Amino acid sequence: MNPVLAELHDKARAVLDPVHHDFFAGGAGDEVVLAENEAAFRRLALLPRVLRGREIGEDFPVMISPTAFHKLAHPDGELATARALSGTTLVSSTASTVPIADVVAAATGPVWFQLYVQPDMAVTEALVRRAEQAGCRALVVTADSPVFGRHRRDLAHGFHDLPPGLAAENMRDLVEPGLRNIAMSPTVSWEHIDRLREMTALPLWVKGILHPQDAELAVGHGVAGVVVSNHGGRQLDLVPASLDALPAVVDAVAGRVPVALDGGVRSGGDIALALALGASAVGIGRPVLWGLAADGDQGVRRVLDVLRDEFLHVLTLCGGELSRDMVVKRC
Ligand SMILES: Cc1cc2nc3c(=O)[nH]c(=O)nc-3n(C[C@H](O)[C@H](O)[C@H](O)COP(=O)(O)O)c2cc1C
Ligand SMILES: CC(C)CC(=O)C(=O)O
Repeated sequence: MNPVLAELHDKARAVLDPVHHDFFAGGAGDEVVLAENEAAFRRLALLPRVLRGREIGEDFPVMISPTAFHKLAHPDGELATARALSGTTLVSSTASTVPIADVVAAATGPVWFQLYVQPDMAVTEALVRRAEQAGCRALVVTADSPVFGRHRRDLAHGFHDLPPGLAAENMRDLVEPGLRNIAMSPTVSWEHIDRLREMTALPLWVKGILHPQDAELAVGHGVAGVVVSNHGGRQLDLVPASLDALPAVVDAVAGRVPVALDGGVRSGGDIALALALGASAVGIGRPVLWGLAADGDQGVRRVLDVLRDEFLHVLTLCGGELSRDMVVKRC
């Protein structure tokens, strides 16, 4: 892990209410997948190419993954995260504690809207219109959550509601006045993806793909991209690390749409490994929350800056290009 990220996590742990720290840090079940997401990177090594004789560009293929309830981390919540982007894309959660229009207005980079499809499609449509009107550039439908994950840390703390004064603001006054809970439903299907495609001209990504056949289905249903993700180990605690699931999805998609990855990315080297295995970009979840809790927008900026600097350094050391033949297992 990049030491700056470790330092920001230490600072966040010191300032956060322990219940909120554990909400952010925790995973589902025994937290096997939570640990595996990071461990998978340590099992791989990069074989750099040398003497390639070229300068590298400044492209930084990183997005901020959608995470809920930023006001639990910092009073400015998602506004602080949005201010820190300087060109990086923020995927803003349905469960944002700031309305999406305000997030976009504060943003210094593109904002995409993460959508939990609501079984009442009138409510889903109202969310989509809200995201469109706010100026979001894409929708990211989270597909790995037919039901809420069971997080033992939250159950042990009895944490199931936001404190008074905080709410999932995007869920306010949809269809009818008042605040709705976010529903998760196993009835959500590819048919909903088709309906969303008819409903909006925004590019539609699907997040939470692990099985190559689902990647194939996603392409068949006309998505603009897929995100290989296990929700940071917060849903099914039986799945592979995101990184280990990536190559088969990349093969199934075969270049037809971009394949992003999130889960366990904690250094510039991790970004390079994911790209070498075929990811077009990576998403960062918890480290952004640690930066936000530690130091608001400055902390988030620091996370992005150290990852950018480290990634470009690793890329230069690798000869400026990354490909699957450069990845080997550590013995
Ligand atoms: C506290 C927390 C809240 C999250 N909330 C959402 C969410 O609202 N929507 C979603 O699609 N994913 C959510 N995720 C999953 C992240 O988008 C992402 O997949 C994951 O955090 C990536 O792993 P990382 O934290 O190891 O970088 C959440 C993750 C965390 C840690
Ligand atoms: C509101 C929650 C369901 C957000 C989430 O996806 C998570 O905590 O992992």
